[in-house]
Amino acid sequence: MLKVGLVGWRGMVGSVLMQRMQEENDFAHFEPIFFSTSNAGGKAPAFAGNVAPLEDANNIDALKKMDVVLTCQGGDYTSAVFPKLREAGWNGYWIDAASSLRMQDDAIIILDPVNMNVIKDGLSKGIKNYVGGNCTVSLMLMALGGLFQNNHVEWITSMTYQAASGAGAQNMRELISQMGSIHGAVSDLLADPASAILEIDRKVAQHINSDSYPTANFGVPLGGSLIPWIDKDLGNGQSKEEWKGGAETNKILGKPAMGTPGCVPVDGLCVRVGAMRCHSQALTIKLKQDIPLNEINDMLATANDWVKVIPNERDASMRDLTPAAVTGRMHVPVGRLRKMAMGGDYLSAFTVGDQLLWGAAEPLRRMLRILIER
Ligand SMILES: NC(=O)C1=CN([C@@H]2O[C@H](COP(=O)(O)OP(=O)(O)OC[C@H]3O[C@@H](n4cnc5c(N)ncnc54)[C@H](OP(=O)(O)O)[C@@H]3O)[C@@H](O)[C@H]2O)C=CC1
Ligand SMILES: N[C@@H](CC(=O)OP(=O)(O)O)C(=O)O
Repeated sequence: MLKVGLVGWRGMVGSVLMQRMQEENDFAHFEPIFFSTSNAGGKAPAFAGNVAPLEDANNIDALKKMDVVLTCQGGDYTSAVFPKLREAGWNGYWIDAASSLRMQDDAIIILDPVNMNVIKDGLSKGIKNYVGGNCTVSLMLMALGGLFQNNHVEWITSMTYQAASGAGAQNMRELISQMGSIHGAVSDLLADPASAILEIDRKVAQHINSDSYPTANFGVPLGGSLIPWIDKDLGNGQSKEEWKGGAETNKILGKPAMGTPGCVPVDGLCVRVGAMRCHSQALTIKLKQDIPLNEINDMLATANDWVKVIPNERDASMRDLTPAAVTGRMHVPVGRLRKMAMGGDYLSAFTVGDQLLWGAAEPLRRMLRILIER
């Protein structure tokens, strides 16, 4: 059995991964060794069976004994430990949720329902580093896999509505605190059916912009507002989250790099909204040719086992195509499919996905199974 070192298993992404591994009985197929950056020698979690105490996640000698290291600990950990481990001669497989290694030549971005061919090619070439993609990119590709498989996409713009979870656990808590504090600021007026809505609105606006509104993590209000910037400022008008759309999509699909001949241009605007853990995106897709909508629906629906085409109707869209409906679920709905006013080769789409499942934990879990089943 492969010896698998698990790092970052108690964080938010790691906890979702552990939950999925239990649901899929993964622990029966490898020997888990749990690591910690803060509690070496402590008790390992009980769910994986009778396991040894926690190992020190910064101990290169302990990590070197692993066939596979799977980490959800974050980019700082990867940057600090991964080079040392490789320099120490370790030749095992490194599976990672963090973005640090994604664009390196010796790393594959993993999303097997979309790029199993790229993963298999990497394995046969002896590549040892397998990194989960950016959540928004992975969810877009899970939804639109059918159009890419059939090589119908000329370019895409994506306008995103990204959940608080993408910023981390503390940010999710802050969003809830913000919502609660808005309610608290006007609860007396809300309780009075005769109160004036403009008075409520004035008080809410004042509260959101006051020092008593909790913004320590986001820096600005999210509840009752939105944040039209995610990740670093690249200095050219684009955010790093927006850059990932083009860079990672092309790498995942095994296409030429974004900006070079043969790539599929992907660009757009990334926005944080007050959803908890589902990212949504509105897409404009330029097709290479005018394809009938029923053919597009079939192509999308049959591309993988998780995509679900939602009829472009009011009730179905409002019921099935929302963060509230999709949270904690494995399926990735795509809907609002229609040809746009610009012409038959312009397609609109809207998709929603749980960014902690397909957006983070699931591709890692499945990569481990691919290694186990080789
Ligand atoms: N959040 C997201 O949407 C996505 C995140 N990622 C990547 O995954 C990395 C980890 O993200 P995320 O899971 O959100 O990070 P967390 O902050 O939830 O967890 C990271 C680590 O923090 C330590 N920790 C300290 N205090 C606590 C606590 N109270 N509860 C749980 N863990 C604690 C744990 O390490 P220890 O046990 O060693 O103390 C844990 O493994 C990110 O840095 C990013 O690179 C990737 C895709 C999406
Ligand atoms: N940046 C994403 C979450 C994330 O962790 O992305 P990445 O894995 O590319 O750093 C978001 O804020 O929604």
